Amino acid sequence: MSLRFKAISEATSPNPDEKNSKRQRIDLGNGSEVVYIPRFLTLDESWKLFDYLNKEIPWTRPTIRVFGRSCVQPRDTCYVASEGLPDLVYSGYQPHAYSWDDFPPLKDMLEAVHKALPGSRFNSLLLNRYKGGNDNVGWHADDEKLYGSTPEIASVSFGCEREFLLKKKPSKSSQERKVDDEPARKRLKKSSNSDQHSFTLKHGSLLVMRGYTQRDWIHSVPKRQKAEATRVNLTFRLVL
Ligand SMILES: O=C(O)CCC(=O)C(=O)O
Ligand SMILES: [Fe+2]
Repeated sequence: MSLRFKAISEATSPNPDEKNSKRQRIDLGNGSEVVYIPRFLTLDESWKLFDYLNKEIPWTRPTIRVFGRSCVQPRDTCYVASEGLPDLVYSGYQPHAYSWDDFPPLKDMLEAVHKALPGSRFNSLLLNRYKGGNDNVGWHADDEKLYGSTPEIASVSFGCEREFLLKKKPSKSSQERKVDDEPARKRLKKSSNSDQHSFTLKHGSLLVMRGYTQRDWIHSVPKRQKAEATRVNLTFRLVL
């Protein structure tokens, strides 16, 4: 299967104003930022990719360990990585690393993402499939040591739109404040809107997390009963 991408390129777009007009850059403060490009891929290429990924990827639903308890991960997963990299282990689970050569359309996607984000470099890809509104990913940061201290993570979404939430980690000082006797409701009021962000990740969109986002923020894709259709998400990462 061969797929050609007309993905947006900051560097080479003949009409950067028009093509990038919907590119949003959100400064999260303290060296963290998110970039969201709602129409990174055309609808047509996005549906072709969705069908390919849904059918051809060897999806598995592993048992993982969360807070010391074993549970079935609430979404399907697969992992692709360049040869010779250290193994990825998360939540006590070590996914098998497939080769990029096994999935030529994913190589094309990697190229399109590199082109859209000049200066970026990715050599691994974690794939997730959410088969309905019960499938989700809980609050976490992708802060595994093998990604280094300021990982850039590029996330491409296909199929059912789902909400992606970002929430600031409580700082040391605010954790200390919890011991005082101030009512919880009052404390909640104090936290400003800029400590939380929400994106509806569209079919064919690209979202990038950069800088200290994994150190200072957590993210999730919560359950949504009404989201019945399947969603596939690709997160490109650089293993150092
Ligand atoms: O599905 C998504 O949009 C996010 C997935 C994610 O956070 C992860 O794989 O670490
Ligand atoms: Fe993540």
